[in-house]
Amino acid sequence: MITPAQTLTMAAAIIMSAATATLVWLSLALLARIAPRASLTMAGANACAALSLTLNATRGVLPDALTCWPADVLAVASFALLGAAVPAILTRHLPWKPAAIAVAMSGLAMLALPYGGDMRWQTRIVSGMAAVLVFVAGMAAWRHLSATAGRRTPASLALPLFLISLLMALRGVDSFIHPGTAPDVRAPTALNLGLLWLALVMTLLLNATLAFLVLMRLIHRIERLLERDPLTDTLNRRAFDQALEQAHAWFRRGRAYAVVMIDMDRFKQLNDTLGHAAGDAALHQMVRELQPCVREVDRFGRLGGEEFCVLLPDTGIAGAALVAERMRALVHATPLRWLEQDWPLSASFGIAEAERGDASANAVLARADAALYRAKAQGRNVVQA
Ligand SMILES: Nc1nc2c(ncn2[C@@H]2O[C@H](COP(=O)(O)OP(=O)(O)OP(=O)(O)O)[C@@H](O)[C@H]2O)c(=O)[nH]1
Repeated sequence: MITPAQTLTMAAAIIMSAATATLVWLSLALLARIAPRASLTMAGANACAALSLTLNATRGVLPDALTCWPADVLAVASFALLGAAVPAILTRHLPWKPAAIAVAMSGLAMLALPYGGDMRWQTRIVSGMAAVLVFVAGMAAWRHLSATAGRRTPASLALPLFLISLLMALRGVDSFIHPGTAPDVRAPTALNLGLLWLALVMTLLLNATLAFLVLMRLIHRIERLLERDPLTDTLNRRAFDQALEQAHAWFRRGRAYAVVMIDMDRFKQLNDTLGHAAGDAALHQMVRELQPCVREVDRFGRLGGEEFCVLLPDTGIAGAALVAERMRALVHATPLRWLEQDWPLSASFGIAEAERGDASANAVLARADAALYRAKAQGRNVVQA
């Protein structure tokens, strides 16, 4: 026998969970400044959920005008904010317009419905909207996670969102199958208690999923910071050496690779004449120009100063020569525009491929370095093998 105290206790547990989640997301946004917009949106989603359920539980105690319609609108707002928070975490774009439209549309639709007695149409609108909003968020997460193919962030992380979308859709369908069940969170029925348990699990699952996505985003950012050169956003020396070692391990299993070593010409002169900031701008410009020459599988790294290296997997010396020549022509074609004056740029290139007998990638790098030295000796702005 289910008692009213049981359902009220369950409702209180959900309200407390959502309220606690609100505080946690607020702290993340305002104190820790972690994914602030997405965290604020999640705080809003939880606050709306907590408020909606509180109003629902006070039906009859407070006037209907203060409980029924606002409670339903807040429920939709909670799912709309959740749906907006997912892309905000993954892509930093907060799609607030669709969320606002969804809330406004359901609010208006429910305003046209009578409140009192049978309120199953309101349930259908809230559940249907929630199912659609969470499904769209799930699809956004699935697509983004599949495209970025993160090792630690598999696309399956979007599954809880699909599950919750399905549950919300089923809740709407259920109102057609069981036409006698009026939606009252305090109703002491087994079905209602079951729904409340489901709502509690849903609250915890959704917050855990979103928190995990935020965590993954942070880890991804830290990993990027650890492996990138801050000025040019190419791989730093350590990360590039790791990539080289891996390429050499593959070479032992039969996969070729080549390297292109790049060194800007007369860079000291540029620095001394136009200043360090101009030197930085030249490095930046060169990398930006050369990026389109490399494939997604290639690795572009900064070895130090004005010296860079590109690792070309599955490429021999002829392929490396083609890439290097294209790069040389590109750098030479565009001067640095600095304080209304043009400064001619060029770079020298040394290329080498992995050969049998190379004990490590360092041997390949040493040959490319020797070739680069010859390119400089030849007068610069040339490719040497
Ligand atoms: N602006 C800027 N300069 C840097 C950076 N790293 C190293 N340098 C400078 O790059 C210059 C490299 O000078 P050199 O090694 O003599 O080479 P170069 O002048 O290009 O001469 P060649 O290579 O023989 O053509 C030095 O003056 C360094 O201080 C950087 O991140 N930014």
